[in-house]
Amino acid sequence: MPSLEEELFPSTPGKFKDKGSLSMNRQFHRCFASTSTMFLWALFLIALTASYLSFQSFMDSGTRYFSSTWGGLHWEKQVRNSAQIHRKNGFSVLVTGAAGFVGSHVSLALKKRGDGVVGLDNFNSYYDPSLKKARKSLLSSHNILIVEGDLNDARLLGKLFDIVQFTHVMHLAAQAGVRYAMENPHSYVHSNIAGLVTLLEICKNADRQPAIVWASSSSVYGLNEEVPFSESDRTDRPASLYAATKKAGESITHTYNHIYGLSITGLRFFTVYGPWGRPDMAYFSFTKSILQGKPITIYRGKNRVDLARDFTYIDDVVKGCIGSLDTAKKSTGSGGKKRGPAQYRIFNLGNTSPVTVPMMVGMLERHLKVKAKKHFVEMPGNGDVPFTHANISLARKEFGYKPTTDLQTGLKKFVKWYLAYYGDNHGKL
Ligand SMILES: O=C(O)[C@H]1O[C@H](OP(=O)(O)OP(=O)(O)OC[C@H]2O[C@@H](n3ccc(=O)[nH]c3=O)[C@H](O)[C@@H]2O)[C@H](O)[C@@H](O)[C@H]1O
Repeated sequence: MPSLEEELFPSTPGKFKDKGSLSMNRQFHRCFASTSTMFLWALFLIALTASYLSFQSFMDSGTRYFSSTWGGLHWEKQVRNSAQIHRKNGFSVLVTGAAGFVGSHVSLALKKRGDGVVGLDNFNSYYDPSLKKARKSLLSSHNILIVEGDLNDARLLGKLFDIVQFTHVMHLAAQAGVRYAMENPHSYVHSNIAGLVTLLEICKNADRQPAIVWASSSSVYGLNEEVPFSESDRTDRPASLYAATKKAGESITHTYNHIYGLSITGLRFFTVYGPWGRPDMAYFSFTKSILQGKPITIYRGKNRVDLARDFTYIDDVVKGCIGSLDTAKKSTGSGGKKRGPAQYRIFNLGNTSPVTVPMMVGMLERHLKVKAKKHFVEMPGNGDVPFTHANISLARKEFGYKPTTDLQTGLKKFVKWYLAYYGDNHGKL
């Protein structure tokens, strides 16, 4: 039987009629033989590379499958336990972003009053994931499970809705941060737009659609100059991509409300701060730098005007979130079909008393008993707005929202937590 090489390059001398050309033929043949060897080697290498690549992809999917943090009977039981309701007419709430700052606080508050809570978080590395893991441990000690997974994972979301009939979704997962949007714009689209749509698709298809309360942002007011900011003010001039994705979220949720009957409440948070906060935010990163003796950069507006924020303490925001859940009406649709008009609301959750950034730094200096090395620079064109100031009368009227913690008091609580959490380490880790 001819070898493969022979089949490809027949070497039967009889095929060459001219005997005189025998030596030339041999050279030719040698040349062909070496070309064919090279060709075969090339084929062999291509085959080897192809099998290596398919093996790699098999291993990757295998690893993903085996290291998957969700699935299985034990996991389903954990989800059910976490969603267990322990009060009359209580809720079962899916909290997205549960390992985040606001998400962890809201989850604890709901659990403490007897609601069932299942958390979802992708534990991304936008800021130190060890802080998110620490929040997860805290929640776990209160029997709250945080499932590790991304909002865009429709299979996972579908599975959670198969296991639990959620009455509410508290959607707090997002790519946060105003200025980071210039560095990583796509992460905002991934979480704040694509992730939101994935979640809404699952919610609208549920047989009993949950009511949805979700985090919008004060940043949607953008270049608005009406003071204080009211929900009816213009929000069509965002100053950052972050703001634009939150504004898009308000439009997207409106669509799902209109077409599918989902009950929607959007909350415009105003620079929320406090214990277990976000290390990327100014009050937090300033604290770390001040303790480490490093300079801090304070932005200033045109003509050296100080920037100001309506800093809102976490406990007040949590009350606002819970008030929103408690007053949310049921969604009207089921299985992707609307059965009647559903509630659509938007509320400011601010503090109604803006404080300038240098004043905030002065408060930190007093609490930390350390002088900051301040470096003032003109506000770069990075998406920041000069000031925020919430009109909260709508939320007050609807569910009695009334913030009670001023910045001085709230920062004191934050500093106490910070020093206890990081100890002498001052957040160097
Ligand atoms: O309300 C919101 O919807 C948003 O609030 C928050 O954004 P901001 O109000 O911009 O908070 P934050 O970054 O703490 O900067 C505070 C002030 O410090 C100034 N600032 C900041 C950094 C710095 O190095 N120097 C400085 O002066 C800065 O110019 C600003 O004046 C959330 O991060 C955001 O996710 C979103 O939820």
